[in-house]
Amino acid sequence: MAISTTPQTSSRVETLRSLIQLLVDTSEAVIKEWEAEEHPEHSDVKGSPTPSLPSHALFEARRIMRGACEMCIDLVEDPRHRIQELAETFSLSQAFDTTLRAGVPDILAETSLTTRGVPAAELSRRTGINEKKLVRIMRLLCSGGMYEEVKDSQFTNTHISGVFVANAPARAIQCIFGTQLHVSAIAHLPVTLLDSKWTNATSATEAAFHKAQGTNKTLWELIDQGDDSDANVVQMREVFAPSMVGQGQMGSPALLADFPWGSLKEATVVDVGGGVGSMCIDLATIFQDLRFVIEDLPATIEKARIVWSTEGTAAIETGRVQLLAHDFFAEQPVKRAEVYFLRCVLHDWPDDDCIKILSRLRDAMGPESRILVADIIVHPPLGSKHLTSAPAPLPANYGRANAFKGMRDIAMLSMYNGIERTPEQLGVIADAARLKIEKIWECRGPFSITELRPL
Ligand SMILES: C[S@@+](CC[C@H](N)C(=O)[O-])C[C@H]1O[C@@H](n2cnc3c(N)ncnc32)[C@H](O)[C@@H]1O
Repeated sequence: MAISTTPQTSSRVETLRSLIQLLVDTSEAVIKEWEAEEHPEHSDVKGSPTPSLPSHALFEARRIMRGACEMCIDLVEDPRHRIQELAETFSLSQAFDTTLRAGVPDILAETSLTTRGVPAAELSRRTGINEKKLVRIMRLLCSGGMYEEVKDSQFTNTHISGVFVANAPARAIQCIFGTQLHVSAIAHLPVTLLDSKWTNATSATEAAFHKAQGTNKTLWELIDQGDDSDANVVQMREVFAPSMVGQGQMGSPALLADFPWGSLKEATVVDVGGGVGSMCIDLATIFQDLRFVIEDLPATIEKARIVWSTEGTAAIETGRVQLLAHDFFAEQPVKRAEVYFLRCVLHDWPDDDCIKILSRLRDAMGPESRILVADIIVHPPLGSKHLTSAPAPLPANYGRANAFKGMRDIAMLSMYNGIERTPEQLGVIADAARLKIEKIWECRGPFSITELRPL
């Protein structure tokens, strides 16, 4: 028989009332922001420096609202229905992946200009997906807010699917999580964690990905030197670099606005494991005095040359941007740079490897050098002294507003035995590499910047 863990009625009532009050208060803050956006000339609300970024007040109101809405649902919903829905969200992500690959957002955007909604028959003709099956997929996604059914079996984009219209980089980062290599790694997580040998493995070559693929190579080794006859490897090699441009656009515009890059003046930023340098493209455009060295494995640097030949030929010709094939486990060739920047790098690696990567940078640092780590910072439910806490009765980490961070953490675990770290976990690896956390620059999004200085 199931044990009842339902809280006391008086405590539930109090929690529900407090949550509703939070929703009332934050909706007023959101309305004020919307009105300010409409009439910027009459507003005392300070706008955002980057158009795609919310103001600080709107960002805060959104995350409180999201946490409070979901906590209300948890409180009032039948738990048997709630758990089934949560446990089966995999169907939602696969359904969305199907429509992205089929180009549904672009088709809806083209055709909805003239008609109100695209009939399923037309969508089926354009995508090649069986009409009746497509209607079921679209209806599930309508329940998730991704599309809208405006007439019987006629669909339009919403502002959510609208993000993907004519936006190849955004599609690329979403599609990465639907590739065979990713999906099979996550699907193998239960058998990996329940296997008495694999569960204790900490190496970057003994994760669920390796159990699924039967390989002892990291994804990076496969991308850099893997078998050209393996279609899954070839697909990943093609899509990974553009996906990182998409990751920048989707997850981290705040990294540009919420760290004082301008104060660095003519500093050299070494983008370690920088991919094609998508962060540097944005930084170089906004902060004209900064100089850049983008380092990555040879195959990725070759891709970077192609990207920079269209994005920044002049910067390459003048030497303001240098592209360098470099293995970050080897001695760092650029000494005493003002900034060593790592975006979405440490989360790919277990602690021992991160300590090696950071130690190579520590050896190269001068007295004015700093390391900036741009990764998702996991906020523990009981809070962290480094991070802003949510108002009660939300847990300190804003509850479900932070769920995405945990999902990415599990993706990193499945692929690499990697980890999205809490500030405290980052502090441990920093200490082992003779570094300390100077400051966490909390940014308006899932990613933040942690500044490390020599101990
Ligand atoms: C998740 S991507 C992040 C790319 C980039 N920092 C960004 O945010 O767009 C991780 C990068 O680390 C690079 N990488 C993996 N192993 C490496 C190594 N041993 N030395 C240098 N780069 C490496 C990969 O090629 C990949 O470009």
